[in-house]
Amino acid sequence: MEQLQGEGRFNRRAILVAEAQRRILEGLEAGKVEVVPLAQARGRLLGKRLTATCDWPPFVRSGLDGYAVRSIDTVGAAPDAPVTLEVIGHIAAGEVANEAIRPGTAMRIMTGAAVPEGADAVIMLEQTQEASEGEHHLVKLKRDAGAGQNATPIGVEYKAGSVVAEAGTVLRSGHIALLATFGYAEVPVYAKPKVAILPTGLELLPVHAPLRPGQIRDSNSGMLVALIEEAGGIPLLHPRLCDDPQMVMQAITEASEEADIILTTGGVSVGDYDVMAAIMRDIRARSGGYKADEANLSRTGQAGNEQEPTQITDREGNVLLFDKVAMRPGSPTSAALMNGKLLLALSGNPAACFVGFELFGRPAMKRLQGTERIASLPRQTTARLKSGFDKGSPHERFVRTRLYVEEAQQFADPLAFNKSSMMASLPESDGLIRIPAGPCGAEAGALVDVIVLN
Ligand SMILES: Nc1nc2c(c(=O)[nH]1)N[C@H]1C(S)=C(S)[C@@H](COP(=O)(O)OP(=O)(O)OC[C@H]3O[C@@H](n4cnc5c(N)ncnc54)[C@H](O)[C@@H]3O)O[C@H]1N2
Ligand code: MOO
Ligand SMILES: [Mg+2]
Repeated sequence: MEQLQGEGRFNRRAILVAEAQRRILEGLEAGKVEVVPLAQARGRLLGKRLTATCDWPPFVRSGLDGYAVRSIDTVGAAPDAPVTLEVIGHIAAGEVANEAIRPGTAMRIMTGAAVPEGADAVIMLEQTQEASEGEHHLVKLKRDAGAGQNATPIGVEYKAGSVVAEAGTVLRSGHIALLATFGYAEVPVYAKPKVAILPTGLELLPVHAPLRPGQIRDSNSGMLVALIEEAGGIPLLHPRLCDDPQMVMQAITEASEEADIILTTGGVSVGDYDVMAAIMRDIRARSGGYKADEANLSRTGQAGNEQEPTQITDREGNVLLFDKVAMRPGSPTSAALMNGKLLLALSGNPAACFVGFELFGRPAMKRLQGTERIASLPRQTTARLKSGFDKGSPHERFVRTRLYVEEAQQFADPLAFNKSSMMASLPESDGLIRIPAGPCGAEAGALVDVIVLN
């Protein structure tokens, strides 16, 4: 096997996580919008602002089963001094009265029915008693009613034309109810991003294969399929690639014809067969390397001792966004734009692959589904560290943790098996504690930022 690493193997400069996220999100625009039946819209991101197609409620609506009355006719009604009105009609939900309430009259009305003209209140059945006088139906009211009582006015919830949901909103069950109400049988939503997964590494066996000496089953691919589906995307899984840069480049090019994002796993570090590192280095070499931005460090002005080289564009228009990030796990994570598509080269180490997806892959998928750039970033909370994490690091560290609440305080309890190469903590992870770069980690009881995982 030809060794891939030559000049420049170690010459990679870490940028801060926030800058790496900025570069990815700056490189992406919201994707295509498609129309789906309302029944399939839950969980999708709305493709355009939708407004109320009428006032809601569209008629004065009875809040309960009772009698529609003129409140003025009920003044003084009490159990020992009932007011008697003539019942001149009966209105079920879905019906409309064919006459108005006149002084001294009432109509029996059901919950959700349109309150007739002339009435301004509804008295519940329990506070009334039926009576009759000859041919006449009467009702005795044992309570008075204030104007507007149990009669919901037209348009209290929505005026026609007012906003029901903005573009980019994640449609929840409540939105489905509103959109049904306003007659949106079909809903414009952002297309699900298609995300190609290209695993690299000759040591990888398919999941069904028996283990062979020195080899392992490909676990990153299945994990990424699950993460992509969870993030609302369509995973396009490619068979395992060998460490040949031409073949991997060809696979990336082919994948980019269909996919919106290409994820590779493995081969991003400094090893002899690290094919993605070689591909990224190629873009860098073709564009004259870092020299161009030597004079232009840290455009972001962020604190931190990492240098912030600007992104690099080669002659084919491929943009190397970064080839190292000041983070652990996953520092060799790299990203480029190829034909306008995001190529995110995730580490092969399972936990680094997971963290890289959460920090960069999921935000990119959100952005493609119409989420604003800032809102596409991972959701953060704060928590008290349950136990100390005393390992310092030159890079910010993302520690897999359980989150729980005790006496109104949220705690983060770091999980065992937190190394980049380890998987045992992944299923239990509720969040990623952000331990700032520094010599001594963080002490028990310290307030820490935590990225919340889905
Ligand atoms: N001399 C150095 N060695 C390493 C460095 C370094 O700076 N200097 N960085 C380390 C760090 S940090 C990381 S993270 C890893 C990155 O590794 P790669 O992205 O190059 O991944 P591979 O070399 O292909 O594999 C690493 C590891 O992960 C396993 N792997 C790969 N793909 C899969 C998969 N699809 N499913 C499950 N497991 C997978 C692979 O077998 C290896 O065990 O590099 C460090 N080294
Ligand atoms: O950056 Mo790596 O994932 O620590 O082993
Ligand atoms: Mg490697």
